[in-house]
Amino acid sequence: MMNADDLDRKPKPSDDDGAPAGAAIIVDVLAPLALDMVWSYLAPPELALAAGDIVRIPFGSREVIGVVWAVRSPGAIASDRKLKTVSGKYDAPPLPDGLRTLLDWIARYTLAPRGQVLRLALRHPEKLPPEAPRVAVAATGKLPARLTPARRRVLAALAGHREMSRKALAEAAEVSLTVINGLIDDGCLETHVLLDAPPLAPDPDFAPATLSDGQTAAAASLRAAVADRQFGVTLIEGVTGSGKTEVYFEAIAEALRQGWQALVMMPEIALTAQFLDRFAARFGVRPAEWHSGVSPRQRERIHAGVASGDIQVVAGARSALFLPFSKLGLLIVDEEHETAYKQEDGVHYHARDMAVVRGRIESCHVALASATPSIESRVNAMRGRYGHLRLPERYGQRAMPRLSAIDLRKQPPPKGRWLSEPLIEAARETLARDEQALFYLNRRGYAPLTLCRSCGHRFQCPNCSASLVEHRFRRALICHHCGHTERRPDACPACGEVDALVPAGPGVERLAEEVAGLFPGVPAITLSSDLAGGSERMRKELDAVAAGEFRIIIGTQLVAKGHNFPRLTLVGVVDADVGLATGDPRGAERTFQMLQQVTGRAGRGDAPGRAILQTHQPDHPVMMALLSGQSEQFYAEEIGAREAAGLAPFGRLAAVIVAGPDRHAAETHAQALARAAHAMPDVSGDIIVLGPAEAPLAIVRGMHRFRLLVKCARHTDLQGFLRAVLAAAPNPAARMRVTVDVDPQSFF
Ligand SMILES: Nc1ncnc2c1ncn2[C@@H]1O[C@H](COP(=O)(O)OP(=O)(O)OP(=O)(O)O)[C@@H](O)[C@H]1O
Ligand SMILES: [Zn+2]
Repeated sequence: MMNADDLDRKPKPSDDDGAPAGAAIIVDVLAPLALDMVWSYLAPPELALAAGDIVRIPFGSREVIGVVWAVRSPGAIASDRKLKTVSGKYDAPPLPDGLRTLLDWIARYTLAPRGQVLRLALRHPEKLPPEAPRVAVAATGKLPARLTPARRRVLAALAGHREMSRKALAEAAEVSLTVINGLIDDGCLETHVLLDAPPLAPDPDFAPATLSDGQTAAAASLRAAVADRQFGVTLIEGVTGSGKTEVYFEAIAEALRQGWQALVMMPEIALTAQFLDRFAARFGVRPAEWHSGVSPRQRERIHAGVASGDIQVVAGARSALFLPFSKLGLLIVDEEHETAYKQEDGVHYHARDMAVVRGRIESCHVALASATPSIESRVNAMRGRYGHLRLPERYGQRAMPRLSAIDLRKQPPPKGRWLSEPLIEAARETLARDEQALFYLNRRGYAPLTLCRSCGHRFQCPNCSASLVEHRFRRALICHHCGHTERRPDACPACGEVDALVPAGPGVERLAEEVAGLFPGVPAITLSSDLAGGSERMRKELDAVAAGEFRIIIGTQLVAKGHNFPRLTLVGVVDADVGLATGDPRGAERTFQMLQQVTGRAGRGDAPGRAILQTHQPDHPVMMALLSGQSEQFYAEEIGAREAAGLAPFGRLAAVIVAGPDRHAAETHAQALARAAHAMPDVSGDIIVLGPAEAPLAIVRGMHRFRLLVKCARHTDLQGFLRAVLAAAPNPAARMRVTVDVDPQSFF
């Protein structure tokens, strides 16, 4: 939480009643520090500062970057001579009004300090060295005196081009830059600086798809909503493979025709690869791509292009929501139910919900797409707050996959193995037909637990209350919470017994071993976020899978959703029960969504697909709903249960998490917060404070954690209550952290 230690030595926080009598304009600047307030500075008139400008300000003994949040009544004159002066303005696109409003909104909603929220949107322009000019070369017409084969290739590669960058030419001619430089020295090539051409514009009429009747109707309704240029939200609910993407492409086309920008948000980078190609096939060029893997230089270009309007469509991860769009006319949140949209550290915000907020601020339409909508969006659609477009069938007469279950109680795999006989048989049949099979297991590594056979010792993370996961490829034991890594020893550290350590339970690496034994010689690939080589490599492998290069895919949730693998006809879910027994109130919803998504990868091409769930609880409502295809019933029951329990979206929930290096101190502080909460005059009488309780993940990174839950009705001012409680409670001791998580997704 906010730490107001030595504020006195820093500039004076602004208040709005300041008025005339001096020389310069006063601006209020927000700095990306974990503080809530803006600071007043004098602005030299020659800087001509406007709200949103990015500036340098003296702050304490240093200089920091900041954003002009407000310019005091134009022409207002400084009375306070003690104000410091803005040191300079960056040559970077300003933060537009809509974006600043969004950041203020998020700070109020999440209770995160405004300066911390600002970090989501602020780039540091000063960090990049000036860009080296790229050199283009063109032929002069003069032939070299000595025409080597390499030089001949260069001239041939250049033929038909007015100019090329040196690098591109070297690559095309398969020569080193030295060869090209030699030709320049000899006067056979001339050089000039290659100018950055504006990015090519996507063409709304480049190659429209022929839509099915259902898609046509949905697209028409969405296009009308976009053209309306009013805030509104539509939930596009279509079964896996129904062609939701094609439908929202038409909405993007409409935005483009109107001259507006569109943002498509995706939960994972791995998903964007195929999307970019599909987009290019439809609109002629790729959209700009935004995620953590984009280079700083490219980020700078996208920032500038989005601000100027030169870039019209961006596809990106949740952080793309904070780009300085100048004329945003459409927001799309694909796979809107995904948990990856919730940021769980720093500012705890949900990117889908904040996309809806940005849509309201920008007065534009927001489309949420999913085969398995979140309960929240489903309820909003049912109540008429959101439009609801449904695509109940797959595109092109393709059938939904046939689902069946294997009861692991009756047909367990042999000890130490994870695939039961009927699933192995199904895979054999699939391979015999030259089709692909996917084994899905959402566990990275080799084994989730390592035990000593002799004394029962378990390998625990020294910093977290979690077991170390064995990663055999990396020859290490790794904590999935803090990243702590240690070598797997030969002897048990507790009893000293040698060669007594055994893996317990499966991870994808171990499953891969079993698969290799069962299907020797069949090309198989294991895909999880551990894949060396990062997102580039992941793209290549996913493309290879789509092209049919591998026959068996072993994968975590990374391959479970969004992808189109035309030859994949069998999905085997190795452990369908994983998410059900965790005590997570959203466990049923998550399991339902995940299983629906992963089984939805089967049969998307010409051949029909099937999916097999290995489960110990074939009678569980989630399994029954999946197997019978009765998702309506599942939603009805889950919504009923949420309503009865007063959970979102019927009630509001916030978690307050106290974490500290000392268990007793953390607990004591959590109790003090609970006392402060109980002592509040409870405005609406419906606020319930639960806890504190030790968090299920009691220790993370050496911090002991306690949780409080605050529950109230939908229209109660939950944030106001929380703010009052935090203000009334004693200040947390040094190194203790109090985190507020409004609308928590995770309860660990
Ligand atoms: N109108 C169309 N014309 C041609 N192909 C189409 C059309 N609609 C959908 N398809 C094809 O059908 C497949 C599924 O479409 P898409 O990926 O858009 O489905 P989706 O609803 O997003 O599925 P999921 O929820 O599983 O991601 C894709 O290969 C897509 O190219
Ligand atoms: Zn750990």
